[in-house]
Amino acid sequence: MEKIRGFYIGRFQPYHYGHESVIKHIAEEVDEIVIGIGSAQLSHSPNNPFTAGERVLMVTHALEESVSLPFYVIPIEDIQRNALWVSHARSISPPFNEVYSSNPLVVRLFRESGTEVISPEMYERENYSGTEIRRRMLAGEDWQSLVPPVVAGVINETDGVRRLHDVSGSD
Ligand SMILES: Nc1ncnc2c1ncn2[C@@H]1O[C@H](COP(=O)(O)OP(=O)(O)OP(=O)(O)O)[C@@H](O)[C@H]1O
Ligand SMILES: NC(=O)c1ccc[n+]([C@@H]2O[C@H](COP(=O)(O)O)[C@@H](O)[C@H]2O)c1
Repeated sequence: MEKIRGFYIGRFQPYHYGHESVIKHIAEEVDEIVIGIGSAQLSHSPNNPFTAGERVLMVTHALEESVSLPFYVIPIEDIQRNALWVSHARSISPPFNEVYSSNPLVVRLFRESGTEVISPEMYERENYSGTEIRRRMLAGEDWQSLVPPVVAGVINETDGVRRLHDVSGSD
């Protein structure tokens, strides 16, 4: 029988427990998971401090601990033409049948291409968002409790909080 592969795309700047709640939901519905690391070309900026490679490590280590299904982590660069983006993403990803996203543009582009899209519930969005985690990093507040320990490990190994300060022009 054909395997059902679910595709979940995000920037993961950084990966957090909100993402993990979505992944656990996806894992109940599919045979394999494809994670797209979006905006792979971006790093070293206030909204996108981490490189694609660092985000691959965060997601891979986090899923090794939380998911027992096969999964694939694929960096995907942005392109200038939204109308071609679905083909672009499909061209570098393992084949997938279902998409999981709450991003309105992603939802529209995939639905227009005839792909089934599921938008999972938000999990405590006021705390579990990349924006809030980066704010806390800059403010010197607790951010570690919002991400799996292995993700905090990747960020600390690469001195990620210091980098975020540097690229944000703060100290
Ligand atoms: N707390 C959450 N619960 C459920 N889904 C979430 C949560 N936070 C983000 N998502 C979803 O995960 C996907 C990837 O999100 P993304 O990597 O941009 O994280 P983000 O926290 O929204 O980041 P940022 O605040 O930097 O924009 C999107 O579909 C987004 O809606
Ligand atoms: N034209 C494009 O390159 C295009 C279109 C739609 C989504 N995307 C990317 O998909 C990702 C969506 O993730 P978020 O839901 O985290 O915003 C982002 O990295 C976004 O840049 C890119």
